[in-house]
Amino acid sequence: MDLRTVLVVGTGLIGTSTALALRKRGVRVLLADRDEGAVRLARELGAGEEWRPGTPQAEGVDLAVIAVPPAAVATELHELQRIGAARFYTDVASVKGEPIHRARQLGCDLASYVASHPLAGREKSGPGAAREDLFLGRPWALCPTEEADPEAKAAVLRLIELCGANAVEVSAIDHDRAVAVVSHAPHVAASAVAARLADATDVALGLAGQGIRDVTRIAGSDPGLWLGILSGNAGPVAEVLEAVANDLADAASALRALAEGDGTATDEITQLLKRGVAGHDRIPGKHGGPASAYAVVQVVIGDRPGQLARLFQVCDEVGVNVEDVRLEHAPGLPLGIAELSVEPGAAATLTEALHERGWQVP
Ligand SMILES: NC(=O)C1=CN([C@@H]2O[C@H](COP(=O)(O)OP(=O)(O)OC[C@H]3O[C@@H](n4cnc5c(N)ncnc54)[C@H](O)[C@@H]3O)[C@@H](O)[C@H]2O)C=CC1
Ligand SMILES: O=C(O)C(=O)Cc1ccc(O)cc1
Repeated sequence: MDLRTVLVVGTGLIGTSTALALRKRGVRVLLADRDEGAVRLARELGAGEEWRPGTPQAEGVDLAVIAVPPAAVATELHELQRIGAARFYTDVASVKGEPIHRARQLGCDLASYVASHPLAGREKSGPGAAREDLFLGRPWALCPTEEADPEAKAAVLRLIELCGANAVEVSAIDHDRAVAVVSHAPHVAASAVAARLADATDVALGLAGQGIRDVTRIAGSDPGLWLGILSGNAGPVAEVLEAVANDLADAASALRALAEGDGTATDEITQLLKRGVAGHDRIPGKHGGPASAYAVVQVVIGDRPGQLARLFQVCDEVGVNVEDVRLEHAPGLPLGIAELSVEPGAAATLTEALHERGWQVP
């Protein structure tokens, strides 16, 4: 199914990122948001042209992508279908059961609508945070109901393909249980850890390293949006959090016992840490392949212009493809560590080439 014209309703982070990805693939994109400033900025970023409903410009829309907060999806879908804004419809909300249920209650046409959800995002909101490559290699769930027209599903699959993401078909109920484990409960856990920092001392904050940044990054997200996401998936998220809370309570009791001289309590803590390693190792790699598929080569880099470019030049010279790159800054020092993920067979070649050229590879 070809997508020639797509309407994006809600030009925030996800709507504008989708629009930018589609524009790059030559799709005509129309933009709408109840906030005029958000549409203007998206348009200035090259995401498309402002939608003018009821004019010839707004005719022939193949797909409308509804990228508004979860609680607004069904009413938006209902209104768009009422005016016949597009041939097919999807949304990108982080929860799926509740919007589909409300759409059914409102009497929306479920044949032309296939709900979806890209599993990619950022802790920032609004069009200014949008990235055209946000969805590259990421999973994008689609949850067709039994009423869904196969052509509507084909349109959403094409959208996912054009955005460079990997389609994963799943029922809405399974989707919501899954994202409770991999996205929603972790978000609350990150907020709980980050909340400890609100009254931490300056000494403690001065000692903050990469670990606390990794664990709390998503806690910087918009609380209003997240209240909507968590409310829309409250039961499954509560279930996961209860299990996490049990583990944390057990770890705290064991540590308390240890502090009071009971050496046997170390077993319980070791068990939790080992279960954590096992869980972490199951997270798939960048393209959804097996976890830890790449070897990581660490390189010390000076905080000077051009260092990364020189490093990539070496990779190019020895024909090693960099699958991922991560930078760690040494607090207070003019250097950092670049972690290059490469095919395991290429790690030794790259390490040797870097050594030969004087790079520090710890
Ligand atoms: N933030 C993230 O990382 C991800 C978010 N999502 C989902 O994408 C959707 C949008 O989230 P973001 O882009 O992050 O939020 P955002 O806050 O950046 O953008 C939302 C936009 O929707 C507009 N809006 C709100 N109600 C509206 C309505 N009734 N009609 C038209 N426009 C309306 C707002 O003015 C705003 O511009 C949400 O459903 C969210 O669950 C999905 C994947 C990742
Ligand atoms: O910031 C990140 O890394 C995220 O994973 C963000 C995110 C937030 C909400 C979603 O529904 C999906 C992804």
